[in-house]
Amino acid sequence: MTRTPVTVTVTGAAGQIGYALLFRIASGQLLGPDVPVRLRLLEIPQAVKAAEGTAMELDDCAFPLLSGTDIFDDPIRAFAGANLALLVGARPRTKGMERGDLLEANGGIFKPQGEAINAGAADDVKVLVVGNPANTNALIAQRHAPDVPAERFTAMTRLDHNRALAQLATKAGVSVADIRRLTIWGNHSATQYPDVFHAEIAGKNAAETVNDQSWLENDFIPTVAKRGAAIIEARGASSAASAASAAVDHVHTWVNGTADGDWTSMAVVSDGSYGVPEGLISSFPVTTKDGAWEIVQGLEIDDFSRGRIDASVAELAEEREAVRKLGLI
Ligand SMILES: NC(=O)c1ccc[n+]([C@@H]2O[C@H](COP(=O)([O-])OP(=O)(O)OC[C@H]3O[C@@H](n4cnc5c(N)ncnc54)[C@H](O)[C@@H]3O)[C@@H](O)[C@H]2O)c1
Ligand SMILES: O=C(O)C[C@H](O)C(=O)O
Repeated sequence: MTRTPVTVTVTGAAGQIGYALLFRIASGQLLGPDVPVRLRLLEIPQAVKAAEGTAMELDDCAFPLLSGTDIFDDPIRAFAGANLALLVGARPRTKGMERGDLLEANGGIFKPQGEAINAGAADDVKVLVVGNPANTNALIAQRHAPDVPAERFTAMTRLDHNRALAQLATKAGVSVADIRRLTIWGNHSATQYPDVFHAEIAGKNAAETVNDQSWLENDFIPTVAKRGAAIIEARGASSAASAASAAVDHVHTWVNGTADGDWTSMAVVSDGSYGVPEGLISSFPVTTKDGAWEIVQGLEIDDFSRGRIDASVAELAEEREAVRKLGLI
């Protein structure tokens, strides 16, 4: 292997998502079968031993692409030289908790991590925030990394996107591979808006193909938006393998590009597109190419979609105000 390994820092490495994610990164599914990786894992001191156990298992897999694993309890050291930073570690929502409850607990984690990324990550660092409330945690980290271009901070709505693909495919009796141009708008929360009006099934408009407005409003949208809570209810713990899979998809698409004629959903810093206030980290339809993303422009937004996008964006604005009041940004 002659190529220089890509340094991937993963926080919350001893957690459930970490356990599902690290093996996929090390096996080459994140960046491709010819890209060696070096892992830098960040955990809180009490969980370092568990992370060491996971690192032992990574060794035992003998992954040809894994050039080493280091474990830290100090963000400055963990993010040194990071080309990719996957911010997973946070306190997960438990039964009955809303994301708003998590703002204060998790805000304190993302400020020092943003500062550490600013201090020592590689010049090309790309950041994905998975830990909830993901959009606002990404905003906090981004605001504490003034030397890193704001567009390098993203939050994960790919799990919502994948959930929407699966629900729509089942309803239409098609494969997920037949669906393109689906969009998740707004916050990774129950206010998110999964939009099928611009989506296509086998090249035809998805909403027209399904032709069932009642299903869209009363089944599809709430099922996708509340899927995280449904998983918690069923499993007694928040989604882990599907979240790890979506994180792999998010980074893989960001680095390797979207397919021609398709787009994906990523929460990225708003430039004011579609009336989303500048600076909020909101989910949009995005295309990616050469490691950069662009918000898809020019989509017509009808009143039905407008109301739902606005509601989710309003929640993001409230979260921003809340963390501002807490002095986190
Ligand atoms: N965006 C999404 O689609 C999505 C989906 C599923 C879960 N999540 C979120 O991902 C996060 C992780 O979920 P999980 O199931 O792996 O939780 P978990 O509790 O199993 O693991 C979290 C890990 O983070 C560690 N951690 C806590 N504070 C840390 C810090 N300051 N630095 C480094 N590590 C730290 C903990 O020690 C723990 O090992 C949660 O916030 C969860 O809500 C997001
Ligand atoms: O909903 C949650 O709190 C967990 C996670 O964000 C999910 O969407 O599964």
